[in-house]
Amino acid sequence: MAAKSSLIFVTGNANKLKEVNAILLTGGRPIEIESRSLDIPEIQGTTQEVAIAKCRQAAELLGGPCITEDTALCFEALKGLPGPYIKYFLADLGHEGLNALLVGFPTKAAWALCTFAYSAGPGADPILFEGRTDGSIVPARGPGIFGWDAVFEPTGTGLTYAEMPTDQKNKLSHRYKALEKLREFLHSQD
Ligand SMILES: O=c1nc[nH]c2c1ncn2[C@H]1C[C@H](O)[C@@H](COP(=O)(O)OP(=O)(O)OP(=O)(O)O)O1
Ligand SMILES: [Mg+2]
Repeated sequence: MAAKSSLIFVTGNANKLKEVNAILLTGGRPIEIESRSLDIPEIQGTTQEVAIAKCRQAAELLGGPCITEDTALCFEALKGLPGPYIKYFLADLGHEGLNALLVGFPTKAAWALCTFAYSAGPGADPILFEGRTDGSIVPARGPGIFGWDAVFEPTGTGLTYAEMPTDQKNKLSHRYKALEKLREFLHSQD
């Protein structure tokens, strides 16, 4: 029997962790992870640069292999911004403010981008796994439990992430798509 990997997911976000567990524990070959909440400063840069720097630091702090995840919400009218800075935009502007940013622009199109990074340990170059779900920014609908879920409506669903049952979001989300790639990679390492 293959040794059970105790891969550590470094995140301070309990909602992310819940979704990651739900997604990785389903499917033919479930993957178990442990979590660790570490306060890792996030640099400025592209989503890829932010993701790589964060994972590198996490691996140094842990002294071993780990995964980290960065989520960006990108507005087409704003050429991809707020992108990796969505956390600060959401905290200061709220759902209404995110909608207000797009007043006067012809398109409310947006995409959610999830970037998992895997590091084999301190000093190793992190490997990235990206997932993207397209949609649009709408006035908030549904419970305001997780971040910007209430203002993001994936294309063709008629529902915001917040209005969807968990398992519907977890089958089409940016996070799901990135995790499918990470899952494949981890199994190839077995
Ligand atoms: O599926 C999602 N649905 C709605 N909102 C979401 C989602 N996923 C992340 N979010 C929010 C959390 C944070 O406001 C920002 C990403 O920032 P991000 O740095 O990646 O997350 P974080 O700092 O909360 O946790 P971590 O410790 O893993 O960096 O978007
Ligand atoms: Mg963060």
